[in-house]
Amino acid sequence: MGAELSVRGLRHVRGGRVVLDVGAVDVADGARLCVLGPNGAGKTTLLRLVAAVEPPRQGRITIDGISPRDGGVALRRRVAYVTQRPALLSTSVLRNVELPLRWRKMPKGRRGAVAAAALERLRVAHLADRPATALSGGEQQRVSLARALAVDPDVLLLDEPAAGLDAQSRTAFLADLGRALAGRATTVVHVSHRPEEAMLLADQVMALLDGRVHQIGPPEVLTRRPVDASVAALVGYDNLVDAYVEADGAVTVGGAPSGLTRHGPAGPATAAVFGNGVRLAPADGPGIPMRVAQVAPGPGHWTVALEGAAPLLAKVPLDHPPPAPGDRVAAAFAPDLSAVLPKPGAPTRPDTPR
Ligand SMILES: Nc1ncnc2c1ncn2[C@@H]1O[C@H](COP(=O)(O)OP(=O)(O)OP(=O)(O)O)[C@@H](O)[C@H]1O
Repeated sequence: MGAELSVRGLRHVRGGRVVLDVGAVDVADGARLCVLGPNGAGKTTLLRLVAAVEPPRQGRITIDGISPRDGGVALRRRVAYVTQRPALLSTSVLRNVELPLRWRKMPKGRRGAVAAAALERLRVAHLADRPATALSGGEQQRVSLARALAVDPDVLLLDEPAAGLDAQSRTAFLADLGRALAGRATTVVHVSHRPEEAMLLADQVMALLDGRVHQIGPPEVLTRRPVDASVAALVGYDNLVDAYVEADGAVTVGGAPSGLTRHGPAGPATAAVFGNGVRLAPADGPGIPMRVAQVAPGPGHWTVALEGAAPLLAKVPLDHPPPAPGDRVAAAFAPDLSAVLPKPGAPTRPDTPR
């Protein structure tokens, strides 16, 4: 079972500063929302308010129409909160997972089996008898998640569940998390600063910056049509370049054609371009004149740093011959891997490049 989550007019102050100002957010029963934001955006604060760890200064949060304050223990027990740093007790791993089941009055005979199955799902069954606080950070994160899933919560709150894991362990952990959630109707709110994590687990992504929601929508919409430069940076665009929309719709960088066009009034804009959307051609071709500053192999691509009207980072597939430092090239942006964004205050409207 899941639950419907609703946030209205939420405003929270910390140290005399507004750290969260969220108008209206609804998470449907069984939906998965990822709150994507940089450090200090207010992600943990939002989870703490939803988990009723602290009450909001202003506004209302409800779970199936009931505020945590009115719903008391019964409502709070429908929510499991996995904090950023695993908060495990210094008893055995198995007892850590069994304890919340005991609080929920699960019969003793069943508790052990349910806890063991949860540990099994997260691939930490072999650690059941070990003291939980003597595990590695990654192991603790798995146990912490197993403990949350064991109670089969209606609402699961995950605060950077893969933080602190190396890239390989993170991928395996996220795959296990995805499998553990598959087939469950649990409503999930997951916070992260990693776009790849957000896009993997969520069916809706909310971009939170400085406590404010900049955009909310399906992962593909945020990735392909970020509403502003800060959302573009958040979802992983490698390049944010000062550009200009000419009267005929051509988007230029430093006066040179970028390969992008845009409907709407002329004026300054930002071109957001993924590294693999920066196409390099011989210097006498159309495009932005650039000089290759540095070339290094990366995962699946050559990372090419370019200097010119604006610094650019290009990702050239590893099976293509890379340019050499010092080479002169013309750079053009692939429309499907770019977005043209209005500058704040500029008379342009958000749109995708043609
Ligand atoms: N106890 C506190 N007193 C004063 N300000 C606080 C306190 N806790 C957090 N803040 C501030 O509230 C803002 C939001 O913090 P929060 O922890 O919610 O951000 P976050 O998005 O989860 O960040 P991170 O990704 O670093 O965990 C930050 O500016 C932070 O400095």
